[in-house]
Amino acid sequence: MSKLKIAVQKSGRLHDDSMKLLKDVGISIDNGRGQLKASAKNFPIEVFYLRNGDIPQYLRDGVVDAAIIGENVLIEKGNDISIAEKLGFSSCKVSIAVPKSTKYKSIQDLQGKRIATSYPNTVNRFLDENKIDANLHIINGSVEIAPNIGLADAIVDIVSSGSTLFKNNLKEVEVLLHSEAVLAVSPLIFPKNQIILSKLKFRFQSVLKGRQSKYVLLNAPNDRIPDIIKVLPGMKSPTILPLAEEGWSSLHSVINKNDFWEIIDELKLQGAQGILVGPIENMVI
Ligand SMILES: Nc1ncnc2c1ncn2[C@@H]1O[C@H](COP(=O)(O)OP(=O)(O)OP(=O)(O)O)[C@@H](O)[C@H]1O
Ligand SMILES: O=P(O)(O)OC[C@H]1O[C@H](OP(=O)(O)OP(=O)(O)O)[C@H](O)[C@@H]1O
Ligand SMILES: [Mg+2]
Repeated sequence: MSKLKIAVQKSGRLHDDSMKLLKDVGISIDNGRGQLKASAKNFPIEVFYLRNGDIPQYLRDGVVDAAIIGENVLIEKGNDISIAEKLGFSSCKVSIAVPKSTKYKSIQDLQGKRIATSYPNTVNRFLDENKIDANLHIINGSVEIAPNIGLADAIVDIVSSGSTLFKNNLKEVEVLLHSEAVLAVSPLIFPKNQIILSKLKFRFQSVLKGRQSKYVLLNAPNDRIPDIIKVLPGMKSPTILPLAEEGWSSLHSVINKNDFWEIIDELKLQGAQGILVGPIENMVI
């Protein structure tokens, strides 16, 4: 039987969340980091553990059919490779930073400057778009150190919390792109494996929607229901069931986890009682 070959980062920032996503969609993989590849017991998939930076080439060559990879790496090395789904973890930016002491007004200030980065294609594209001529120093790691050791006037690297910039006395001055983990697809994927990929994508979507949502249950006097419904959107509309106590009902609904506290406050104001909130494992719409 045909198996979908999917690349996952061997070790590093994407590894654990990628494996967790596969586990959360019910795929149990035989094992671990020590080996180059592993099969799933209950889904036609073979996982290849690879370096994030090498994955675009494997996709392009059709060595793997799909991959979980940082979008920033695709933009840098795999602009030709398509994204099937954004996966909602490992969010970060790729930004330009300069020493705090630098008086930076605009991109023009980078004219003729030395920029250290691990993302030369991304930087060159940005510089070309802005008609800036600068000298790139390509280094593979610890890029933030470059200005402090006199190697560069500016850097382009990943920024998430900003603490690495802070520790190195740098400030972010331009954001080149926003990134998150994505499911990328090889241009050479076979139609048979495309079907498996669609099934995987469907499972990812239902888990990701579930992660974004919460299940809410509450009790309310019947005369408060019209106002409470206005607060609770639900997937279609809230489910309403009568309670044993006359004149009371129970309402069930799904809310976006980002709106959670505002909605709870509003529900209390509208007379809701005994509010229970729970996680959702999967959401199939
Ligand atoms: N601080 C961060 N916060 C959030 N996401 C990040 C952060 N740093 C990196 N990432 C994301 O995780 C991906 C993997 O980063 P990581 O540092 O583990 O690997 P790498 O050294 O770039 O790759 P390789 O696997 O080739 O060694 C990055 O491409 C980026 O998308
Ligand atoms: O804004 P922050 O939250 O500080 O994150 C940004 C840092 O995280 C990444 O490095 P990582 O820790 O992955 O080390 P690496 O350079 O060895 O990949 C990235 O290269 C930045 O240096
Ligand atoms: Mg890193």
